[in-house]
Amino acid sequence: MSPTTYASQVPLTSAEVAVLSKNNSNPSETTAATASTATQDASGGQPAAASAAAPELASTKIKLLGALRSFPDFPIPGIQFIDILPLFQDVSIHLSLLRALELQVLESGVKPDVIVGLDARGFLFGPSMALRLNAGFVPVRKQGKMPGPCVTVAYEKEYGTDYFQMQEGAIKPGQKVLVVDDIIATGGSAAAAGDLVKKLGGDLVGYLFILEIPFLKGREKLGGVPTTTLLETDG
Ligand SMILES: O=P(O)(O)OC[C@H]1O[C@H](OP(=O)(O)OP(=O)(O)O)[C@H](O)[C@@H]1O
Ligand SMILES: Nc1ncnc2[nH]cnc12
Repeated sequence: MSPTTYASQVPLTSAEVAVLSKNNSNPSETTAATASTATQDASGGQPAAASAAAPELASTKIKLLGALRSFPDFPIPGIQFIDILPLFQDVSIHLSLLRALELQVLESGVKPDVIVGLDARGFLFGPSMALRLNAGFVPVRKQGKMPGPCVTVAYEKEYGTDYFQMQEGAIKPGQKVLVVDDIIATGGSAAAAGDLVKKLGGDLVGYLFILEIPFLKGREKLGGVPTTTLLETDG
């Protein structure tokens, strides 16, 4: 099975082609695409105000899109799997990613006390973001990975059922929590993480993702909590 990259011209899915043409063909269109992926409510409405960081974010998004790869039929037939791991292979792209995520949070005006990252790809950038934002980092893990008393929820995701856990006491009641992950597909994982945060008494102030797959309508599961995505597939 050979991967396609978003930087190459062949052979991408129609959704990928739409993203690429929206972001690479015309810088002004890129800015429009950026606005459409800023902080939105669960219905996907437009952001309240134009972002001062929009030009920096727009060029960074083109760079990030060029590094993504897509694999058909992984991990099961019918899933078009988008591989974000190349974002971390190159120092410059990795730094750009962290800066873009930091900007998204700063632009939102929210100052989280805790970043919660989801097992496993939320662990790749959650702790780095936490340091930049002077916040703590707390993991949500798949069941059975952490010692001591834990709270547990079952959830459905794009390709199966799973269980998430957080350690009791990992979040103090009233702490402002931002949940981060690489991808929102059906939204099942993110919604489950939000449920755990609330079970521990945290104040769930937002969700932040690197990439959204909009046709799966994951936002609709997030109960109106402010949700920001850096990139999106079109479709
Ligand atoms: O919106 P959803 O449909 O819930 O899908 C998104 C989740 O699926 C992937 O994780 P996965 O469960 O594959 O775990 P991994 O990071 O360990 O591969 C991804 O990293 C998100 O956490
Ligand atoms: N299509 C997809 N690609 C990568 N990670 C995912 N997690 C859920 N759906 C995914």
